Amino acid sequence: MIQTNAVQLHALTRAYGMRDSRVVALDEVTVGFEAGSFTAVMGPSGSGKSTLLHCAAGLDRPTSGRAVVAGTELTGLSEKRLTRLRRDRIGFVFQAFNLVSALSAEQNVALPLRLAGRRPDRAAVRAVLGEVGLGGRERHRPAELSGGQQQRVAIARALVTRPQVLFADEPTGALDSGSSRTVLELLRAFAGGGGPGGGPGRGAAEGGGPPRTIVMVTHDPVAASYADRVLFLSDGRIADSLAAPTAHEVAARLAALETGPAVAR
Ligand SMILES: Nc1ncnc2c1ncn2[C@@H]1O[C@H](COP(=O)(O)OP(=O)(O)OP(=O)(O)O)[C@@H](O)[C@H]1O
Repeated sequence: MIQTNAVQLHALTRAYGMRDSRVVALDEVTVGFEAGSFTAVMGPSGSGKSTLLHCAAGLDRPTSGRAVVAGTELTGLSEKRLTRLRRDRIGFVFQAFNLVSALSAEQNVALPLRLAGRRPDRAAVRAVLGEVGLGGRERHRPAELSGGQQQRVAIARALVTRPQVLFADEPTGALDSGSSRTVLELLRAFAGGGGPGGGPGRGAAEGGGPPRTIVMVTHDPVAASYADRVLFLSDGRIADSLAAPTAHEVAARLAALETGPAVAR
């Protein structure tokens, strides 16, 4: 049902290039992401994962179709309104952390509030850093932190505005397995009604409001197993989905997609 979905894509299509060089990266994808859910998006290289994430998050505009995020239709929004929506309602976590190297952890986390013209509440910023296990590291700069710690700063920065939806693009792609586990557990705790071991209202952004929803692109079946559901893309379309995934099942479905068409399975 549309009203329970934090993100709803309707026949979303994104094509690049013209005529002979035209590539349909996303081909009429219709899918909903339920409020409070944690979904992993997987698929072979070039299947359209990043394109889906970028169009759903308002970082890219679809060629046709519609994306509705946190009750707001993105299609037709001006750049200004899109920027405001991204800033106020959406959080982002990227593989490369994207922290500002000259700023401390605390200053990085406060940045979205400053950009929104709000005066950061120091105690609140420190509380979010504490939630991601970085209490005592507030004054460290990114270069003085490990990769896993930097990604936790990036998660704190994404959560400080209490977004309804968090989009994560390969958040553990640059991390070792131990740091990945910590980051994935944080994400799962953030999602309202997350997967096994997770739970509603336990995340850094605790404090009421609508359930928090995560859409995460990953290549890693272990990372995907932290989600409630895995969507598999192939050639720009949703080819498969798996609820309550295990890493083993995810790897098997992915291998089937990478080796041949769905009918061959
Ligand atoms: N800016 C662009 N111009 C032209 N083609 C593009 C552009 N961005 C993506 N594509 C094409 O769209 C298709 C989907 O790309 P996308 O990056 O969404 O795939 P992906 O599943 O995220 O891949 P990967 O796992 O390798 O990151 C690919 O065929 C890609 O070459």
